[in-house]
Amino acid sequence: TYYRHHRYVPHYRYREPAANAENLLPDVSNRAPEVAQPGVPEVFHPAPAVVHQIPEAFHPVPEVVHPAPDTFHQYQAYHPRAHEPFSSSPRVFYGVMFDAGSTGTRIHIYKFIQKDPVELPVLDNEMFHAVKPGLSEYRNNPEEGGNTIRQLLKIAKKTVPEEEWKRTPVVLRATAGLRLLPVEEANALLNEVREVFEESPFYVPENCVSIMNGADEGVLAWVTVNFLTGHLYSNTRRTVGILDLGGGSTQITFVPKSKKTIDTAPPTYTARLNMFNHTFELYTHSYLGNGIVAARLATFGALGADGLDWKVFTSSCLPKKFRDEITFGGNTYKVSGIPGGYAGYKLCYYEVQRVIKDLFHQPYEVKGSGIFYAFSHYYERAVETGLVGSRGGEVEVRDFKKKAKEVCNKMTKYSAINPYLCMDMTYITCLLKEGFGFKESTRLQLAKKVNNVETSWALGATFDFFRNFNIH
Ligand SMILES: O=c1ccn([C@@H]2O[C@H](COP(=O)(O)OP(=O)(O)O)[C@@H](O)[C@H]2O)c(=O)[nH]1
Repeated sequence: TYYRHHRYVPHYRYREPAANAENLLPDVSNRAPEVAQPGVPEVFHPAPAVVHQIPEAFHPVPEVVHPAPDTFHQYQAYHPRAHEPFSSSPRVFYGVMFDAGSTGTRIHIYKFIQKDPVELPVLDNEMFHAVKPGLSEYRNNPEEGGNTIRQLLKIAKKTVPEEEWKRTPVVLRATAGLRLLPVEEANALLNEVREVFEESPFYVPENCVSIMNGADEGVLAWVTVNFLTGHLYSNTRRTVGILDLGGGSTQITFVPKSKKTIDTAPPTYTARLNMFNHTFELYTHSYLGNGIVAARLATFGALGADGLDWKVFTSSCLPKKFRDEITFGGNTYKVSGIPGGYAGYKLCYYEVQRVIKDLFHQPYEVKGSGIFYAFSHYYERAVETGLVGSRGGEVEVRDFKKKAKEVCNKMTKYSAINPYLCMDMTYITCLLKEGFGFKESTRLQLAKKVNNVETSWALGATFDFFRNFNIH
């Protein structure tokens, strides 16, 4: 759990959005992103170096210029005072997005500034806070799960000025954790969240609480990253791919250079979205059950097993004498290394291979010259193993492999940091190479934040809430 609050910076500190929005955005020709150091208490941050200009598609004023389905509802949520005469002072508005993940629940509070009705609003800053465990761990006690949302709403109340509460939408989207639960249990949790929202002073839109589908999860993370890196404004239409590794699922999304990639992909592995008066055609897929925690359990052969009370699942990916209990999806699994047995990279690789085998579609083209932004558990494991510093950085797929070997063969040293490092690094190596089919030389940009904003689907989902991208 960590807590960050970006300093409130008065409006005049911000650069004027220029006619050429590209000038406002960083030069992102694959350089290392500016990511904040996780865990470092943030006291004062300098004003963001860039103003995040919201894509044209969100322009709230000339509604007819950007017609989108369901615009009336969204328009109201986005610009609730549209009927009032426009004052000369900049208008500030907020959006609150909850990410109900399998391993934790997070709140993102975005502050936007609308300078005047004909200019695009800009993303001013984000307040982020996370709690553990995820909602799915409360499958037998939804009320208790609702309390985690209540706790996070307190932060929203502290962050959003009181006069803005009633027009600030609160939205929760759940991912793999709830997707993996029986539908009645997931619904009981979602209903509880809706009730908690209703008793809050915020604007509670229809469809404010739902399970997001995997395709949207990948596409919206792609929107976030390409927005924050400035690629959505680029005339070159060059974009970056994304790799997201959650606890329960993993996503890959990119714009293929070759039409054959789309033509040869299974129909559910492609998506279109409309933004900037432009249709992006994406290759995207979410593999449910291939997030890092679900993959650990699959490596043990523990997923779906019975006799959880007495069985101990073993693996050569763990230090020989290590014993633990893993709680995931409301079940607890006893696991251990192989006492007196073998441990190490090769054996571990054989084990994790079983989790990947035949499950993955390898896109015709994942190689190219493009770069992939990899975040969530890719970033976390890379930092823990010292592959990159906490500010992130660029690595190649082969660096994950090299590090995995080192970690597994020096198990004692690295298990002090995280006893699952050998298993996780080996899984990541296998996922990248044999799952997605990346070359060893594929470049990965590891990041937690870009320009001080979390790299997650949450920002893309907030944009999608305000202006429907019509992802299909
Ligand atoms: O804004 C965010 C959202 C997620 N995460 C991290 O990304 C991982 C995502 O895991 P999650 O439980 O959401 O996975 P899912 O349920 O989507 O598979 C976790 O380690 C989070 O701490 C993060 O750092 N910032």
